[in-house]
Amino acid sequence: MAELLTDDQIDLAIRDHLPQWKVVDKELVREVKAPAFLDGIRLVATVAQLAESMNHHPDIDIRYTTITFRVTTHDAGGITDDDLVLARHIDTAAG
Ligand SMILES: C[C@H](O)[C@H](O)[C@H]1CNC2=NC(N)=NC(=O)C2=N1
Repeated sequence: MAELLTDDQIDLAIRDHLPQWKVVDKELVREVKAPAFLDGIRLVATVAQLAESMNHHPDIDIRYTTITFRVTTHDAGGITDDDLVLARHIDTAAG
């Protein structure tokens, strides 16, 4: 299982690679505004495939065209490298 990252490690990762993300209660959080509802659903489907291939899954909140991704390692009880990798994949999928 991936090791928990320190707050400094997480802050540096966000600063350098994940500027659209924030940390809330031991989770990486990012909102994506889709152009239309079905664009958001397609994004969710793409991320779902990525998550399944990684066996690392985000929590996803869908509210019309606002998709909120929350990423944390439940097995570790906090943020690990797996979450940083998944967040980067979500950024790529979101464009
Ligand atoms: C059994 C299965 O491998 C585990 O439950 C995986 C599934 N996907 C996961 N996703 C996330 N975000 N955290 C986990 O700890 C996790 N564990």
